[in-house]
Amino acid sequence: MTLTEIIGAFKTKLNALNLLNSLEKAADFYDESDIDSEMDDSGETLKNNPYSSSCSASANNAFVNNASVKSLDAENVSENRKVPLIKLNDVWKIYPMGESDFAALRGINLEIYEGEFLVVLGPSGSGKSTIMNLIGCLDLPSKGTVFLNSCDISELEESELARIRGQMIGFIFQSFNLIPTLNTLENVLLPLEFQEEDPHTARKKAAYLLEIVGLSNKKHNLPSQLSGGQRQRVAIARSLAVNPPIILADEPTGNLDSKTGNYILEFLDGLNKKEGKTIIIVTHDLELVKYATRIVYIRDGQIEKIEECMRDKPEGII
Ligand SMILES: Nc1ncnc2c1ncn2[C@@H]1O[C@H](COP(=O)(O)OP(=O)(O)OP(=O)(O)O)[C@@H](O)[C@H]1O
Repeated sequence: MTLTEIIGAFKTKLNALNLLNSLEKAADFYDESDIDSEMDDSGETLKNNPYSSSCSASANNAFVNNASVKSLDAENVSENRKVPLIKLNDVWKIYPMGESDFAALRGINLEIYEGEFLVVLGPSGSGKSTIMNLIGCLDLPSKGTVFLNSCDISELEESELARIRGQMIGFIFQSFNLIPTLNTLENVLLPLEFQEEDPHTARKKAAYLLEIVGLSNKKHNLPSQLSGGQRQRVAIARSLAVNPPIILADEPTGNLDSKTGNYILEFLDGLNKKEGKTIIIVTHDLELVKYATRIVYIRDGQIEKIEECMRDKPEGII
């Protein structure tokens, strides 16, 4: 992803009312031995949630009311179950290869709905990165149509597509894609600055997200001064800063040890179950299917089969 694309993705509008109050609970997923933040057992330091519409100077009033957020989500989810967030309609991706062309995707039909935890599973070369770029509206199909929130993305100007994509999708990559010259806090601040968020509030929000991912004491470190797991946690905090309904992750645990990888997956699972976020993971790793509500098996550029899973539905989905 280029810097321009990252910046485009960050130009988005924040809906503070919808944001992440249950993320405090995600901190519970964290193995105590890994905690880098100054968070105490009671989670006291997480109580100043700057995303909360009811946030005030008083820590006692700082949380969004859990019940009201859940009912809001439930309403949206049941409405949006009728219309896919993302739809791929007979999508082909054909790369020119000298005299002959190579079809990396061949007639993909896929609808992705709000609240799903979708795992796209396939072996090397099956077309996973190609489909991820199309699902994330980072690339256009050679044939067929990709709809984002019912908009045919090929009909949008690049700037308009970047704006809508930025509102809708948070990206997490195997290689983290942090900006190397910015420190941890600045990387998370970036999307908030592009929204022209008040600098004081933006810093509070970035600090809050870093606290949630357990990196309060690494605010001033450059990405090169972080471990792989810590970089991925910064990338997650950054992807959440704009509160997108969809998180799209490409092999998010590929460069991590299994313990850190499990933490990242539990965190994404929490976002899905507690926040109703739509999670899409593209991977070759069979281990990840245990989190899925639906598995899309891809091979040689085609969908081999789609499996519904008997996992608990996200809270709020009826
Ligand atoms: N720019 C390109 N030009 C030509 N062929 C390409 C191009 N990009 C990808 N391909 C081919 O398309 C097919 C699918 O590639 P893709 O990167 O989507 O696979 P993948 O499933 O993500 O693989 P991996 O897990 O190894 O990353 C492969 O055969 C690849 O060689």
